Amino acid sequence: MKITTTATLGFPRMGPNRELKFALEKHWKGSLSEVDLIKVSEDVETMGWKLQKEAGIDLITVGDMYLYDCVLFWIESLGIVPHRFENLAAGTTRMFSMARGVDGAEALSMKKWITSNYHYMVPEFDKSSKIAPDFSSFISSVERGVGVLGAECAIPVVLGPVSICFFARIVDDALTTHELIALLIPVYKTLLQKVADLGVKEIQIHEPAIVLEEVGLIASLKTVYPAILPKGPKINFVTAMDDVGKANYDWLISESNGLNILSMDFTRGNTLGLIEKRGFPSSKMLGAGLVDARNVWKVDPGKVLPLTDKLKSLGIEFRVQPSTSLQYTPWDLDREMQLDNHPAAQVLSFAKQKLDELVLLAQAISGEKSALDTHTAAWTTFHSAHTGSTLTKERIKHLKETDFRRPEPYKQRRPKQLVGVPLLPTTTIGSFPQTSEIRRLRWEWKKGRLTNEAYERAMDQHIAYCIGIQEAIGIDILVHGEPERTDMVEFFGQQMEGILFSEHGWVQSFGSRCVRPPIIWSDIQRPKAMTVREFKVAQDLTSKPVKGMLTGPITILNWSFPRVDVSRKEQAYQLALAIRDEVADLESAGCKVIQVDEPALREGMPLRTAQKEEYLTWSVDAFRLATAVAASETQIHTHMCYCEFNDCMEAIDRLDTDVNSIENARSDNATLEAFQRVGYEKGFGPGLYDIHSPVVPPIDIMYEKLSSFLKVLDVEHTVVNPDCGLKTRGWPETILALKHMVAAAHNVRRNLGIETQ
Ligand code: MET
Ligand SMILES: [Zn+2]
Repeated sequence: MKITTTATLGFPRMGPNRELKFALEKHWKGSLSEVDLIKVSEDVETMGWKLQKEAGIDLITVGDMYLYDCVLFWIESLGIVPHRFENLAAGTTRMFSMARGVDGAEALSMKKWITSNYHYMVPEFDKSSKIAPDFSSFISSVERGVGVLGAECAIPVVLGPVSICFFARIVDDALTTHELIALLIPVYKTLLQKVADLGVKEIQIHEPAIVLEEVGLIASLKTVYPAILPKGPKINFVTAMDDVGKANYDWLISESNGLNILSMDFTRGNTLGLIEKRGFPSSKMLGAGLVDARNVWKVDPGKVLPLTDKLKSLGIEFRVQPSTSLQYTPWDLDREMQLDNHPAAQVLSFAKQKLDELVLLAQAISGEKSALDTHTAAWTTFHSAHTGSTLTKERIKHLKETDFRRPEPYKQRRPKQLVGVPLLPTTTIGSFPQTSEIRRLRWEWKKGRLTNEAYERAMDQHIAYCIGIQEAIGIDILVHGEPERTDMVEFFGQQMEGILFSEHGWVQSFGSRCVRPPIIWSDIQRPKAMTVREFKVAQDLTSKPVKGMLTGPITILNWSFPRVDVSRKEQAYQLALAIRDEVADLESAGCKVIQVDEPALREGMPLRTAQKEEYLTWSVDAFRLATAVAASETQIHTHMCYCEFNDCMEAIDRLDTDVNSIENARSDNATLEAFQRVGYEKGFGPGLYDIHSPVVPPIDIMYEKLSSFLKVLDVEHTVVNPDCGLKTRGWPETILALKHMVAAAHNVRRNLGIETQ
């Protein structure tokens, strides 16, 4: 019997030991040549191919080993270069310059990839931009893949033109989307023909934007696709992260669009519903994204087999795939020896294991009924062995409406807060530079080479240093600097029960940055205070208010691998109770201002309107549950960054924070104006400068920027801060930038007569 075909849509790019990350960072420092960097990336790519081949995957992607980011790679290959980078020669150096910025030229904007914590670079098209393609790097990487895997197995991946258009930021009305499409059509036609000429049997065109509900999307698809498809290879049109919605689905299944395989996500949204209602043509094949590529749990046969039975009963020809690229999962579970005796270990699966699952699933579908028996057994044992926390469940059951509400509304509580702190107070977002010394200390402590006491003493010195620097610069609301935190989610997760950690489970966040998402596996409990000691150390050193720093429940949830046996809402509430207890403990320790960061609130938002509302309701409620315990006198801040705010502003307002510090430095004041339009009347701290760039803006630029904020915002409600935490920066530029920020605030205050000397 023919076994159902298996295919992948991409594999983790950083390598089992983050080889690419370290090579990139060396290259940027100048100690690794471009040739050697590419050698590292090719070695990692070959490792991934080998694993896929050995697991028995039939169709494996090639041409998708991007050094920094997929969209950035295509920006560079298409030669879409904004004016400020015009003088740079095409190639890897220009690509990195656009991603990271160079002196005098700000980096391209960065955005979170559809509903995930991966960030892509935003294509920018201004009046001097054109399309100046050079596909040689892409073509040679496809050739390499074909050489290693063979033309039967190697499937090139191309990022589709419609997504390029819909991701692009068009500056100064340089052209319309329609005109950009018209420019891209001949370029893509040539590109796809070149790929076809390599003799591959299939091409994957990834059009991630198709799951977005954007006006004009279908019209663009209809214009583009008939005009670009080559003769020869089959075309696999790949979407992910949600279902594609009715209208896009109808276009996808139309007989005349030239697409042969439609790859869709069956782990999010309701793809099956669309198929059942609207049919699936016998002329096309379905690429069924059945294995969740965004979570670390094993396939549950009890859930997936009924689905594949349904597809079979509908007479649909399908193949088995992950729901999207496996880049969102860590490389290999087998390396996590420390988890060997953990009850959850038997139901976990990372990228390498998911390859085996694809093959087992294909076998089960093809009639080998017992192929997934060990999976069924593992889930049964796991469920019967773990019961969770009765205490947490009880607390959630007894929540009251008042638990979600501050004692007084903003207007009444605001005057009671931070009395004596000047107008336009200056502050930072929390973290200060994480030097190699800090990382070494944490490492030595983790390895047991440093006692708890010695470690705490060393951390306290760093806290003292941060306080001293902020006092010297004249910042008004201080922070302790977060030296003890590797990562804003991991730090909290490690102190909660119900969350487990991998040792090597890194996934790429952006560029060379990787995160190790916690794995929520059981009910959450906070056995003891998590941040109070460091807060006290800091507050004891200064008479200025020190801001308590917490990560919010939604961000912890969205940046973790969540459980699949209870709802996300339930998990968010459980996390909220843990943070609520921390807010109460900080307050009892004398903390007057507490920031609860929610940078991931927006990215967890589903794409379809009906589900959006539901998500925003419970996520905002979870945040309120975490913070509403604070007295009126305690000022609650939040911080959000690198996301669209436009479509969730009412929800942000409903968070009911006293100050919202948002990233704003890389965009114009459109975000502020939008907040103004919805009548946002609470405290606001728009980022005054971009912390991702090593370039320090001079005082007058910051002055101008702050003054421009005040054209839209009230002085009484405005807070002055950078656009995100400073942990990725070095000390010299941090000090200089903060000095400029404080000077700019003084100048504006003087100008307004708030301050006299
Ligand atoms: C990604 S948001 C970061 C917020 C955190 N408090 C920090 O300063 O690093
Ligand atoms: Zn941030």
